[in-house]
Amino acid sequence: KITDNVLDLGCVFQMLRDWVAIESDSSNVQKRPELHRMMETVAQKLQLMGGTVQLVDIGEQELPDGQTLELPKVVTAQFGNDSSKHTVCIYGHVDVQPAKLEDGWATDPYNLTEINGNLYGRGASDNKAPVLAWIHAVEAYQALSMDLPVNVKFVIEGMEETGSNGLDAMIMAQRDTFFSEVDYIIISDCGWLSRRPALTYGTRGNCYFFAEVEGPKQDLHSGVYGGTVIEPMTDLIGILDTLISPSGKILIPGIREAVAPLSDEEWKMYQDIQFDMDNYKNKIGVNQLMYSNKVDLLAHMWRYPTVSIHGIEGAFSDPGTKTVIPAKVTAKFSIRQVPDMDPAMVKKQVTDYLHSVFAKRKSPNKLKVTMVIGAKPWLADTHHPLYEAGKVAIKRVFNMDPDLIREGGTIPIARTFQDVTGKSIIMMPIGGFDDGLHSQNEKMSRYNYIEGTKLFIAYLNEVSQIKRTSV
Ligand SMILES: CC(C)C[C@H](N)C(=O)NCC(=O)O
Repeated sequence: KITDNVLDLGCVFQMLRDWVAIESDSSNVQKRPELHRMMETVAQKLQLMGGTVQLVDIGEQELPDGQTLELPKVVTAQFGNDSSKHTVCIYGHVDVQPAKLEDGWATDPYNLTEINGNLYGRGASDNKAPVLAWIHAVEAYQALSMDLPVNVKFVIEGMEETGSNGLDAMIMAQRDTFFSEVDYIIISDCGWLSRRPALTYGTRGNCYFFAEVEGPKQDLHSGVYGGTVIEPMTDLIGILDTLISPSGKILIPGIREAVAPLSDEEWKMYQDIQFDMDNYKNKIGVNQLMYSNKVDLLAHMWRYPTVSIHGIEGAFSDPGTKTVIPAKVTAKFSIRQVPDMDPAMVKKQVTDYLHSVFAKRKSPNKLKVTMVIGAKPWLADTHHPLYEAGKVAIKRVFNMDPDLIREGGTIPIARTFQDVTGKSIIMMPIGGFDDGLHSQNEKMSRYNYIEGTKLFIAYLNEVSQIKRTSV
């Protein structure tokens, strides 16, 4: 039985507070110094614990305006080097999505605040607390003067939220060195489906697009010029409206045809999962969903593609009534993709389609379509001993069987880990179903943070029991 006593709870919460206080937003180039500070903080912590730590330089990022910017270094660490033991590699990230109080947060997003057992702050669940929980799991063995049952490696990055730039190349470069003795890769960058713990065996990929429409050389007064110019925003809204129908059908030719059909076994698995649709509706504050039965809803959450429109750069969005015709507007939208879709093919399908739709408008404006992220989906074999070990550890800590679930979001590097290293991966989430990732009031509950840490302690032990032949 793992009790709270094996964890220094004061330190556990203070560390999360310190990490959340660092505004490590990877999508905002102005925040890059904070991101560098975050990576150094992680490295220092692992070094203080006695790990063999490296801050790996992964080069520069090219920005849309052609300038370059140093990428945050990747932290690698190793605890234990006993060839008679398995070696696990824990992957996580410590960059976050943007957050501002004025977006509608009830508390300062970078000041971890506890309310009713929940710890609110940007990155609390995605992915700072889970990374810390793994660190605390190693610390617990150290505090008890117990040898780690497996060798533990860490790969912690700072660009996950924007597509893990530079990490693919680093994994390829270190395939025969850092990764050569790794047996299994563990990722805890996702959440449960309900209050029941879960093991995740699939993620969707993500193709992220910019569609820019450029017209007049500068913004214009809509009273003085309106009615005489063909407005870029009207063109853009027109073409965006052709991506997906109101009932959720993707209208881009070729996309739906590429999706692997849902098997009877999958249908049965989804049918057996306990999932309360009313609770889901309440959680997100809607009274109607796209699908009214559970299997359709889960399937469209996890294993069918979808299009989301995120925003329009250059559009007037402040409070007030500015009467402007924007000269250049750039839509940001993404397509979550699934097996057997291929990002390179999606890029061509979307680009060709938008240009053909735009051509029909006979507009003199210029359209430019670029795909800025092309992350592949990932799928695991739930019969692998890693999953069996996961079920045992969950039973031990939570005294219940886990849900076996997929994830609608994307962990860009999962597929690269699998393809390049050839190692098996498990996703073992500890985030709650209602943590509000990427949204206002993101949180991690005390319960999930602490019991999740206990789960990781137990899981390391279970993995050590896996027979040598299973890779
Ligand atoms: C729930 C996701 C898998 C969490 C992950 N950290 C993430 O946000 N990835 C980027 C994405 O847009 O899905």
